[in-house]
Amino acid sequence: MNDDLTYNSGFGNEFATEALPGALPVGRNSPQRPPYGLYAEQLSGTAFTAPRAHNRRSWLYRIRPAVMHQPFQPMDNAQLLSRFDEVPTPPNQLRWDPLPMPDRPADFLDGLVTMAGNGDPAAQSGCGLHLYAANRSMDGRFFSNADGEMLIVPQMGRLLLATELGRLEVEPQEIAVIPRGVRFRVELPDGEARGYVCENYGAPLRLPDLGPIGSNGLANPRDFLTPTAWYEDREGDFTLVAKFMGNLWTAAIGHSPLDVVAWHGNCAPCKYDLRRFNAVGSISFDHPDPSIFLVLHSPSDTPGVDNIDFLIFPPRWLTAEDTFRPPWFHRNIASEFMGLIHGVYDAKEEGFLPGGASLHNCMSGHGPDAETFEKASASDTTRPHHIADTMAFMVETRAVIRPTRYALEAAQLQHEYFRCWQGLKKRFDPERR
Ligand SMILES: O=C(O)Cc1cc(O)ccc1O
Ligand SMILES: [Fe+2]
Repeated sequence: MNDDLTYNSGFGNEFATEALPGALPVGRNSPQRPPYGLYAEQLSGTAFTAPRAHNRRSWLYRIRPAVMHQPFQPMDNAQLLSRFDEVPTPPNQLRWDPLPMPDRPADFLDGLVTMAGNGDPAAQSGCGLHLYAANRSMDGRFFSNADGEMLIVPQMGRLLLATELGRLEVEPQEIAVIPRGVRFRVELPDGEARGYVCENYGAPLRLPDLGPIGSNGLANPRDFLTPTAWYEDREGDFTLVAKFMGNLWTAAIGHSPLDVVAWHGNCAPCKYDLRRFNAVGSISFDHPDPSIFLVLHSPSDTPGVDNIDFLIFPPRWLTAEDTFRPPWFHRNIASEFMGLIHGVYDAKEEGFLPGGASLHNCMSGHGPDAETFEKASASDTTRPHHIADTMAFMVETRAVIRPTRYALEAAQLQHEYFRCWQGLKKRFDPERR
């Protein structure tokens, strides 16, 4: 924990924070002359006219407005993609080992590779699913993403996210969400880092309604932390990298864009410790649908059908009696990209490694591997069982998740994955009920 960092608690709150006393104008957003000679600038994350409950915007009071930089020029996209029609999407169950750490110096941006995705930033729908592996801090360059909000899921090593709206530190088993367009730099306090990024082209992630669960539970709003204002007043030959319409662009900038001295509003980065998730499940029988593990979701224009669901499988008690307790065999309309942050996942005791990934697409059959099935079919379900020391996540989407050519040709693709189900025995016996 970095003790210099301070946060406010709450999800999507209207925060007000200043790094210098009195830097926030009082009673109006855009006075003729803001305090300390700062420029006022509005950052809108939703349509101006979005319903109040979903409206996101912040007012930034900064040393120089965001417009001050040289023109953007195209740069090499490397392995970062937003088009998913390079190769036909196979209906196979897919799984990957973790990517190796880079053998050359690579910062967070250099270390991003796109594994899969769907939709299109131009349509503000869908997502990009990336892995990152980095061994140095971003130095003299800053990144912002107009294509989507970035949900960052560290698996190894902490990240210090220095953003326009303040600094956040995230460690494995925590997540960070950086709103569309916010400029930031990623530093590596541990010298290296690896993890996952879900780039959400659609509506900003929000907490789900709880329905009959009531007013508490799952991810509780107060466990989300948003940084307090922090700024640097630095001049130099820096670069600003922008992701815009699927491509990377670079521009020279003569100062650090992390120069927001005060801000107020509800369009801001946040972090959340997944270990705070209040898991709810069956205390009678049957394995509930995984929607019970929903942390955040990005709704689509169809009520109840999300662009993205971000779910986790945290430590928990299994108590359901006379029940096959692991995930059942299933085929869904939705598509499922999973990662493992820590420990072992209960449906796959082998082969799904921390830092690895799996993809089970629309209507692709999947479920526990043969070994897990045997064990769970024979286990004593009159006693509760504690699943400890684990943290897996799933990005579930309404549209098919299309792996990139890179992902399908990667040495880490497990060509033998399908074998984990081939040992499922024929158990049918019409003579025995
Ligand atoms: O496929 C998986 O392992 C994820 C999953 C878990 C679960 O408990 C129920 C359904 C589901 O897709
Ligand atoms: Fe599944």
